Amino acid sequence: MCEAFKNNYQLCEEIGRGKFGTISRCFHPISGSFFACKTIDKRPLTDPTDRECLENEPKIMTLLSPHPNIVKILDVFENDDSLSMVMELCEPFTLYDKIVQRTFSDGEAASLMKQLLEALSHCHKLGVVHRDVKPENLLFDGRNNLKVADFGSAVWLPEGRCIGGVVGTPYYIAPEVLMGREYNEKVDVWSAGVILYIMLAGVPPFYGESAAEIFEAVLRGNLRFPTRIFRTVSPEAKDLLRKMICRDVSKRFSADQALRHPWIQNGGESAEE
Ligand SMILES: Nc1ncnc2c1ncn2[C@@H]1O[C@H](COP(=O)(O)OP(=O)(O)OP(=O)(O)O)[C@@H](O)[C@H]1O
Repeated sequence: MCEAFKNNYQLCEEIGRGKFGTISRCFHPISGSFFACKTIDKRPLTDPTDRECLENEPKIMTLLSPHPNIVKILDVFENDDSLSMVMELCEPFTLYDKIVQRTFSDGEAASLMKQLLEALSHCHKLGVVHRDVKPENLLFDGRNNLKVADFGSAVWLPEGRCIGGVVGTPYYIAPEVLMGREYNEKVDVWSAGVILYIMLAGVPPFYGESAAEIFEAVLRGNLRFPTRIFRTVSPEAKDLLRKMICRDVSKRFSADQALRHPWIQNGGESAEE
């Protein structure tokens, strides 16, 4: 941990752990406020791609801050051994904790999806692709506002450019990523569509017992709305799902198009209601 960090903050208890980082609560005596601090030990990271992601995360978060639906970064401290990012402190649960408990009404799902799409639209306008949009990376502040976190896999793509490389999490990964093709920011819209499906149905659209089976299901890409599960879901919600979880990237909605969809605009209410 850098001396400069210790001069400004007091490290408190651990609140989360990821592949590379440890997230702790920290106290800033000057402001009397608590923040979250993600600390990454750089020493075991010998792979150049891992190193690059590590360097990118604070840069990308700084580029995106401030946005009401993206975790704000406030300070970065770095030395040869470690990197520490001080961020706004979110609640101790993620969207994952909520979706394993229950399904969401159209209204609740539309409100959360709108916030996620606002964040993605902001990222995509600035050329940032998150590449790991999943419920575990969606946090909440004390007012229940959704906050996109973990830009550890994000990349900056100049306008109109594509990128390669398999990055993402099985249930949420877009088929073009799995096929090893070049891809663009629309991979985030696919993942957001999968999240919307799970919020409404309580089950993922592409299921398998192992990562390999999930990948096969994603590649087959048969989007189904079983009547038993989707009985209570509006046709407008299904229409948006088809446009977000669309295999043809050129036809798949952008985050902005999804934001303009009537289901999002009407807060999950059907037009005739
Ligand atoms: N700003 C924050 N406020 C509160 N909790 C947080 C914050 N950031 C992260 N966490 C907690 O720490 C966990 C891990 O954070 P994060 O996903 O950023 O770490 P990571 O090392 O990048 O993980 P991954 O293995 O997914 O790449 C989150 O799921 C969350 O529970």
